[in-house]
Amino acid sequence: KHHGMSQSTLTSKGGPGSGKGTQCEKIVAKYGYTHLSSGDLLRAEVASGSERGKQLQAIMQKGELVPLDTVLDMIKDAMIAKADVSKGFLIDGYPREVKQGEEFEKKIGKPCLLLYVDAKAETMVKRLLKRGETSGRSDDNEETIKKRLDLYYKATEPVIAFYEGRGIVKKVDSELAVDDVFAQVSKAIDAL
Ligand SMILES: Cc1cn([C@H]2C[C@H](O)[C@@H](COP(=O)(O)OP(=O)(O)OP(=O)(O)O)O2)c(=O)[nH]c1=O
Ligand SMILES: Nc1nc2c(ncn2[C@@H]2O[C@H](COP(=O)(O)OP(=O)(O)O)[C@@H](O)[C@H]2O)c(=O)[nH]1
Ligand SMILES: [Mg+2]
Repeated sequence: KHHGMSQSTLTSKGGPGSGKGTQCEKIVAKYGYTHLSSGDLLRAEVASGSERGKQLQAIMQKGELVPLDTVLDMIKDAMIAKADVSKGFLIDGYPREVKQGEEFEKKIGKPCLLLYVDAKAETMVKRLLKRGETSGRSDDNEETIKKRLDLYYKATEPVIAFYEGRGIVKKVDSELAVDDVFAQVSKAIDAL
């Protein structure tokens, strides 16, 4: 714990299109946490047109993961910028790999809750293809979705097992309607 922020840090995990972003928005509205979406931070860097943004864009378009230090530094900067005014942080879709989680704990702190937003692969694909009709995201296409799913099962799912050992994982069934998923989410947060 280096910034006094660890006690109130929540994270969400789950495959691409499982509904992390959707649930995080609702958590912010109800509980007032500061939402940090690492994906959004990365996309903002891409949109800035910087040299680094161009490199990130190429990686994300392939469905691969950007170097873990890049993401960690972005999250850390965003947390420091809001540390005084925030009652807590909600970090969306992070960490993506066990090593990234270990680095986060060394530099920032331990999360107190990991929301595991669980949906079937076919559900996620369906949602992402639908989202792709309007999202403008270069990674919401059939080919990249397949790679993201493979990478999710290979690199990201082990992160959940890592935190299960800590007893902070709360799994919610994301096959339901958004509000029914949120009822499960609220229960988990109220129990903190
Ligand atoms: C959080 C994170 C994202 N990324 C990349 C992977 C994705 O291409 C991109 C967008 O991330 P997200 O915005 O988290 O994408 P998402 O909400 O659709 O979730 P998912 O990828 O599970 O669908 O950022 C990393 O490379 N490292 C990270 O630590
Ligand atoms: N039916 C249904 N659709 C959802 C639910 N959550 C998200 N979606 C839709 O699925 C797509 C992906 O959701 P998003 O929150 O972006 O997922 P993320 O990739 O995990 O951040 C969006 O277009 C949502 O509208 C849910 O609980 N039920
Ligand atoms: Mg998202």
